[in-house]
Amino acid sequence: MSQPSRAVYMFLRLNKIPYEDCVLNVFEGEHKTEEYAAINPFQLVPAIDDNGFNLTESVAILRYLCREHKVADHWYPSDSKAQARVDEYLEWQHVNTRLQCAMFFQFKFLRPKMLGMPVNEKKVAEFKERMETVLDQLETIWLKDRPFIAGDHITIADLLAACELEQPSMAGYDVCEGRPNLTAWFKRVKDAFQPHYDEAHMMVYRVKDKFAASP
Ligand SMILES: N[C@@H](CCC(=O)N[C@@H](CS)C(=O)NCC(=O)O)C(=O)O
Repeated sequence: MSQPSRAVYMFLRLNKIPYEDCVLNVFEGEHKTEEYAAINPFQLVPAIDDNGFNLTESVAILRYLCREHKVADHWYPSDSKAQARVDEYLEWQHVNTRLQCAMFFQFKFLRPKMLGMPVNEKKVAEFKERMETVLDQLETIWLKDRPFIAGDHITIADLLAACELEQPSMAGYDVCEGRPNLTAWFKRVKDAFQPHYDEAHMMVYRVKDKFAASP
């Protein structure tokens, strides 16, 4: 269910980086234990423990994995300007793709459906508008004239973006509708990560179908 965790998971799988799973049920509070706080003091997922080197934050983790392992250069290019393009999105996404999609999902789905809180229609409308601004910026700026967010090749920016953009689908919102550049890009990214993409998103697809059947 965690979008940054899915990004790290798929990156490890696709690049055949050896790892050992440690699945936490956030809804059961399994990330609130002292044992986990020793790995991630913020008590959020994901986090990695690489032979005693603990690291949090999906962006930092993905960059670290690119440096530490022999992955193809396109994921996080060594060329300064190409790398800066990736970083440009990674900085931008925190308060845009990440924040706005996650908040829409929270108010439209997570709070009422999973936490039993009353629907706050004002907040849902507010975050929907903010999210749509971000989606339009992805469509008309980031993906205006390039197949991937940072240029001609797929990078960790695309991976993180795709995972965040899956979240609103669980709340019945199709981010691709009316956005042809985003639609074509989404397909390219999913195809690049198969079969791991569908496997990592199994729960997302299940929730999406359930919500569509009974919104
Ligand atoms: N900026 C962090 C975000 C981490 C984060 O917010 N994780 C969420 C799941 S997507 C979490 O652990 N939530 C549990 C909680 O808030 O208690 C990253 O990219 O790794």
